[in-house]
Amino acid sequence: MSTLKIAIQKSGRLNEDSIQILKDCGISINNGNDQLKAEASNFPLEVLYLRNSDIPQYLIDGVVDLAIVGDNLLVEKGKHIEVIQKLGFSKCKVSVAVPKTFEYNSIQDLAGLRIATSYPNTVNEYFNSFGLSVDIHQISGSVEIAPNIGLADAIVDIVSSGSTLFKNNLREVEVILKSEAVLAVSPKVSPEIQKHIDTLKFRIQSVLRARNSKYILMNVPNDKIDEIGKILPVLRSLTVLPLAQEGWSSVHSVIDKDTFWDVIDKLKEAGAEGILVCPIEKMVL
Ligand SMILES: Nc1ncnc2c1ncn2[C@@H]1O[C@H](COP(=O)(O)OP(=O)(O)OP(=O)(O)O)[C@@H](O)[C@H]1O
Ligand SMILES: O=P(O)(O)OC[C@H]1O[C@H](OP(=O)(O)OP(=O)(O)O)[C@H](O)[C@@H]1O
Ligand SMILES: [Mg+2]
Repeated sequence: MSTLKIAIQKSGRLNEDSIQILKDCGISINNGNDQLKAEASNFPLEVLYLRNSDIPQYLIDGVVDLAIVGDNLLVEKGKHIEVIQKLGFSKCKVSVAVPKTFEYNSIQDLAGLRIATSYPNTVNEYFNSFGLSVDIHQISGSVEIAPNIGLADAIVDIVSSGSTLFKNNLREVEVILKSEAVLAVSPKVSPEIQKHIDTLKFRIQSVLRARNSKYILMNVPNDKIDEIGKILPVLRSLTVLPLAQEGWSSVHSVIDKDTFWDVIDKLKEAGAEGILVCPIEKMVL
């Protein structure tokens, strides 16, 4: 039987969340990440632990069928690789930053200057889109130090909280792109492998849906059920079960995890009592 080969980052920002999402899909991986290759015991899956920056080329070559990779790396090195699912973790930006003392008004101010970055193609393409050229200094890490040591006038690098920029007396002046971890597929997969990919993608989507949702249940006077129903966004229709106490029901639904506090206030105002909000393990549609 064919085995699906998936690449995940060996160590770094994506590693733990990548392993976690496979676990949440019910996949048990033998050997953890102590080895560079490991097999799943209950899914036709082989996990290859690789450098994030090498993953786009492995996908292009068909050495792996699937990968969890930072979307920014695909922009840099894998333009034509298909993304089949955004995964919602490792969210960051790729931004232009300059020293705080730099009098920056527009991108034109950087024309012809030295830009330090680990993402030369992204930088080139960005400046070209404004009809500008810059002098790119490619370095593989600690990019934020470059202006302080006289290596560059500005940088293009990953920004998340902004604290690395702040510590190095830099400020973000342009956001080139926004990125997160994605599930990306090789252009060379066979139909048999594609079936495994579809199965895994279905599981991942059920996990992500559950992560983004909460199960909510509450006691509601029967004459308020319609009003409560209008507040709750539902999958199909509300689940309503009679309570032992005459005139009351237990109402169940699923709500978005980011908006549940707003919804709860409205539910209380509308007469709901004893509201319980619970995590959801999986959500299969
Ligand atoms: N501070 C951050 N916050 C959120 N996401 C980040 C952050 N830094 C990097 N990322 C995302 O995680 C990916 C991996 O970053 P990380 O620093 O772990 O590895 P790397 O140095 O880019 O790659 P390699 O595995 O090749 O050494 C990046 O491509 C980006 O998508
Ligand atoms: O805006 P912040 O929250 O400060 O995050 C941004 C920093 O995070 C990443 O580096 P990382 O810590 O992964 O170190 P690395 O350079 O060794 O990859 C990135 O290269 C930035 O330097
Ligand atoms: Mg990094």
